Amino acid sequence: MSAPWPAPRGLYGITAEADCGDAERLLAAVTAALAGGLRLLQYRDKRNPPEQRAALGAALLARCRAAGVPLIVNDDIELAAILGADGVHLGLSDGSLAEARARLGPEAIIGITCADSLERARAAAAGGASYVAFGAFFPSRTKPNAPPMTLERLRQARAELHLPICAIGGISPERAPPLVAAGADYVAAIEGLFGAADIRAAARAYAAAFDGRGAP
Ligand SMILES: Cc1ncc(COP(=O)(O)OP(=O)(O)O)c(N)n1
Ligand SMILES: Cc1ncsc1CCOP(=O)(O)O
Ligand SMILES: [Mg+2]
Repeated sequence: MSAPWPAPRGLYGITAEADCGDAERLLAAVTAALAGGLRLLQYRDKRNPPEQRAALGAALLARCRAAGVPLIVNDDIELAAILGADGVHLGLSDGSLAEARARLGPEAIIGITCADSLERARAAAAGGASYVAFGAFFPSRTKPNAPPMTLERLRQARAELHLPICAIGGISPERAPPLVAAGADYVAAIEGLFGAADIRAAARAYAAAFDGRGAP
C-alpha cells in the first residue's frame, strides 16, 4: 500500500551517489535515516545502469513501505512506474509534469524543481504538481551550479502557493530552522544527512527543526 500524501512535514532525504555503489551500505544508511525520523526518501542515482537501479529501487521501496514513508524516484518516470514507487521528482531537463501524471496516475507524488523561480512554481502548481522544490539556499557541494535562492523569496512563495514546499541545497541541521520558519514543509538533504558520521542523529537533528511548528 502506498504511503499517504502529503507526508508529515519534516526531513526529505535524498540518496548520496557515494552510497549507490553498494546495496548494503545504501540500505544501512536509509535505515538509519528512517530510524531518525525521515519523512520522505528520494532515490537519486546517476551512476548505476537501469537493471541495477531497478534492483536498488525495489530494495529501497520495501524498506520505505515498511516504515510508511513515500519513496520518490529522481528523474526517471519509467523507473517509478516499474517499481510502483510513490512518485517522481523532475527538474528542468527531465520529463514533463503532464507526462509523469499521465504515466503514474492521479495519486502519484510529483515534485518539481523550481530552483529560484516563483514563476516556475506557479506553473507547476497550476499543472498539478504535488510539491515544489526551491534551492540552493546554501552552497551545495553535491550540486555546485544550482542557482541561489533566498529566504525572502521562500516567504513570498509560502504566502501565495497552496501546495507543499521543499527547500534544498547545502542544508545542514543547523541551517534548517529559518527555512522551516519561512514556510518550508520539507527540508531536503544529501550531504548533511548521508554524509554524517551518525546518520540517525543527523536525521533527528533535522526533525527537531520542525518541532512545535504545527501539524502536517
Ligand atoms: C527535492 C529535490 N529538489 C530539487 C532536486 C533537483 O532536481 P534537478 O534539478 O532535476 O537535479 P538532479 O537532482 O536531477 O541533479 C531534487 N533532485 N530533489
Ligand atoms: C539536487 C539538488 N538540487 C538543488 S541543490 C541539490 C543538492 C542537494 O544536496 P546537498 O544537501 O548535499 O547540498
Ligand atoms: Mg533531475
